Amino acid sequence: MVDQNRKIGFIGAGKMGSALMQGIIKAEIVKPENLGAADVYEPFLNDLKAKLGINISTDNSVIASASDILILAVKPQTLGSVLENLKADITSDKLIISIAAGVPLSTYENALPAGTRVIRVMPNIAATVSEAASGIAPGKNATPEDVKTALEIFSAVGTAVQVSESIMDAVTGLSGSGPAFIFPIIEAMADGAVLEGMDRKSALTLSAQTVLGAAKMMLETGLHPGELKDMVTSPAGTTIQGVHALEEAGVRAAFMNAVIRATERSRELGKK
Ligand SMILES: NC(=O)C1=CN([C@@H]2O[C@H](COP(=O)(O)OP(=O)(O)OC[C@H]3O[C@@H](n4cnc5c(N)ncnc54)[C@H](O)[C@@H]3O)[C@@H](O)[C@H]2O)C=CC1
Ligand SMILES: O=C(O)[C@@H]1CCC=N1
Repeated sequence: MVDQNRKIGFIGAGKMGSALMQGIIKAEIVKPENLGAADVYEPFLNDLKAKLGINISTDNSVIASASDILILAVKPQTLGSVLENLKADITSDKLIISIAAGVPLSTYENALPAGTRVIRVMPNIAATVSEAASGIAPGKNATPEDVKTALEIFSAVGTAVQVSESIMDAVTGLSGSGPAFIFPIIEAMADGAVLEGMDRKSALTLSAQTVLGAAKMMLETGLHPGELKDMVTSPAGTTIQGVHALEEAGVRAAFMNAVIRATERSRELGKK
């Protein structure tokens, strides 16, 4: 485990920063007094302090200088100015982890003092409920111990895998953005049942549990999704009618394209 006395700081306490902080506290990776957050928007910080009991500041330098592990959770478009202002607070004894979509490791390594240890991570919003899927790519100065630390932090809030940096945009398109591809599907399946007369609350509960159960079954059995689909589709039964409707609508191509388009956008963000 990460030494509980190490201090973790966040720059950016928005949707993803706060999701990770909740997951980190829930998993007891560090005690609340060893977790800090900086943001330009004070109400977010006050909410987090009230909810999690962490340290807060509207001054990035205060959190950066107090942290052993600094997690950058600001938008890629804001990152340039944040790095410029943080330069003076970054020393080689700190590990910098960035979750910004698209931004390559070289951007941090060039902007921060020579030798800065950087790891690029792409988590997802399910960190809030300790079910994130994260890809981790270490920079040139990160040590094996740093990789272990990052894997420990992000495994504690879900599942984390080490990947090469060249695949990080695809991680962003698949698991980083992926929850937003699945939520509308859960809603749409529930809509189908509502159209057939089911109450909305039951429809959403059954729909979400169906997605959770299908994912869990695949992860726990290790079976191929095609084989699992075959277990549900009785000959001349109900399911194959639904599968046919999805194939007619080109759902597989639509999902492939969603991942490809999100991946392309991640690449584009990295060039800015
Ligand atoms: N939302 C998501 O599901 C995921 C987001 N990410 C990445 O996480 C990062 C943050 O995204 P979100 O949390 O969605 O955005 P957000 O807009 O909710 O959060 C960004 C936060 O940064 C703060 N901020 C802006 N300028 C600042 C500055 N100069 N210093 C300190 N804080 C500043 C904002 O007030 C805001 O609270 C992005 O780089 C994104 O690519 C990665 C994985 C998933
Ligand atoms: O939409 C975005 O750019 C961020 C990165 C992955 C998920 N949300």
